Formats: sequence, structure tokens, C-alpha cells
Amino acid sequence: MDDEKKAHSELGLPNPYLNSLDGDFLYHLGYSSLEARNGFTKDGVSHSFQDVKFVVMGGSSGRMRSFAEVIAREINHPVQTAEQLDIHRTDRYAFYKIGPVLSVSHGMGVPSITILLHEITKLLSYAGAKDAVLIRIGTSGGIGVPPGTVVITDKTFNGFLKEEHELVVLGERKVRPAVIDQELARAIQSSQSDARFQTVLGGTMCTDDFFEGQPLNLTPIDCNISQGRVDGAVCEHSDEQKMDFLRRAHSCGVVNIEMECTAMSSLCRLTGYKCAAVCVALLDRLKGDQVKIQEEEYKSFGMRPQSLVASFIKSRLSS
Ligand SMILES: O=P(O)(O)O[C@@H]1C[C@H](O)[C@@H](CO)O1
Ligand SMILES: O=c1cc[nH]c(=O)[nH]1
Repeated sequence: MDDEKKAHSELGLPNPYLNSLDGDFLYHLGYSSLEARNGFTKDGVSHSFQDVKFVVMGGSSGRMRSFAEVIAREINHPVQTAEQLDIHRTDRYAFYKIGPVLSVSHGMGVPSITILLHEITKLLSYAGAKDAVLIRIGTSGGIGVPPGTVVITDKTFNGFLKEEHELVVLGERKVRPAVIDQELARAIQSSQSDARFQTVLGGTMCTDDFFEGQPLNLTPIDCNISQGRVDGAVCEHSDEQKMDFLRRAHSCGVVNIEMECTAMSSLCRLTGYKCAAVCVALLDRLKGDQVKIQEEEYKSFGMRPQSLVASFIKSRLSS
């Protein structure tokens, strides 16, 4: 085996340079490869990342704090308060460890989740937790599904309605396949224990903006409207163009729109980690753009992906 292939296979990540690093500091998480391998101490107690089986991620720090306490209760973890479960070292990402579960915030959009995914998959790989599963619990705009529906993603699309993720590396456009694990998506759906809400398996479109569209200007605007809202500070497309695009997306199987899924599915495919996206729809975009949801409803909708993923993790841990 040549040196490059050997380096790659030792860590299990597709980067031959990693093995020659003299220690790797995961700057945005605040942990080092040494701590990933050997464990770390918090409040005088030793912890390891080697036992991690699930990494649950979501945009906001409050949601991930809540999920830390939800999953602690579900799996009867000896420690149940967010303060005790909190292992954050930087203020970039909220970070909790609940036995075999990490609960981590990822911020909004592809750049923010991408940084987390690079660092968290290195952390898992250094720790030898190669079988860990990554699950995003989020909010989204539905297309043709009622608000409150929980969408478990079975296909991830970019704003061109392709199952691809695009990025610019060294001044060149790179296109990577963005495919998601079907068996995992179905297993999450079938683990639902709370029958008070609807779930659907369906396509999720990832965009680089909540309002207009992608920053890339590579195609005519009507091919690339993305979330296509007409209520941003700037809007250069018409409401009719928006509706045509949303209907076209729906006819391709897209049932919700968010801002992270193709980055996650394409990076996980390359790093070898299984991943899933479980997002509640806050509105039906075929009926409007404004998210006018009341606070109580927002809170209860936000708990749905948490409840579903907690049931899934509980069932996996007890099987
Ligand atoms: O996980 P969250 O609720 O942050 O996911 C969606 C996609 C964007 O990050 C954000 C836009 O409101 O919500
Ligand atoms: O419409 C929406 C709602 C939540 N998140 C999104 O990205 N879009």
C-alpha cells in the first residue's frame, strides 16, 4: 500500500494529510485529537468520545440544550441537567454529551454546518467512533405539507433541484453527489412513539439563503430561485416565478426547504458516516412566505423532531 492510501485507511477519512499532522486542534469545538483519542476531564470526571453512537445537530443552541435533557431522560442517563451535560469549550457551537449521544448546535446554513461536520467527523474518527450516526433535527418551510408535519429526508436536492452539493475549491466549481441513507430514514420514521403528529418521507431542498436564492449567478434567475421568498429586503423575481419554481420543486419530490442538508449528505458520504435529516415544516410555502407561527406552537412543533429522534435512539440503544 502506498503511503497516501495507508494514511487514509488508518484514520478512515479521505484526507491523506491528517496522519502526518503533529496533533490536530479542532479549533471551533476547542478539543484536540489527543483528547478525542484519550478522553477528557470535566469537573473531575473522566469522559471519552469513544462511546459516541449518535451525533444530533440542530441550528440553535437552545434546541440542542433542550435535546440534551430530553435524551438524558429517555435513556435514563445518571446525569440529567443541561449544566452537567454541557461540554462546550468555545461559544461557536453548543456541545453536550449524554453518554453515547452528542447534542451539538450547527448555526444557520451550509458554511456553519460544514465547519462543524469537518471537526465532528475528525473528532469521531480520532476517537475510534466510526459507527456513529449523524442526525440533523431542524425547522424548514414545507411544500404541499401542512405546518407541523415532520419531514424525514429521503433525497437531498440543491437549489438547481439536483441531488448534488456544489462548492468552490481553489477557484474551481466542485460538484459532489448528495445522497442520504434510505434505511436510516425509514428506521427513524418507523420509531415514532408519539402519534400526535404526521411524518412523511420526502425530498428536502437545501438553499444558501432563507429569502432570495443562492449567491452563485451561474444560471438564469428563473432556474435558481431557491427559497424564492418575495419578502426579503431585495427581490428581483416575481411571485409567479416563485410559485412556478415551488411547484416544479414539489413535482420533483421536494416537500421541504432548509439550508444544510446537501452539505451534510455529501460530506457524510465522503467521510463514511450515515446521516439523516428530520425537520418540522413551520409553514406551507405554497400558501405564503412569512413564518407567522405563535410562540407556543413554534415550541411544540420544535419538540417533534426531538421526540422522534429520541425514540429512534432509545430503540437503537435497547436493541
Ligand atoms: O435547524 P434550523 O432550524 O436552524 O434549520 C433551518 C435552516 C436554517 O438554518 C434556519 C433558517 O430559519 O432554519
Ligand atoms: O421557510 C423556512 C422555514 C425554516 N427554515 C427555512 O430554511 N425555511
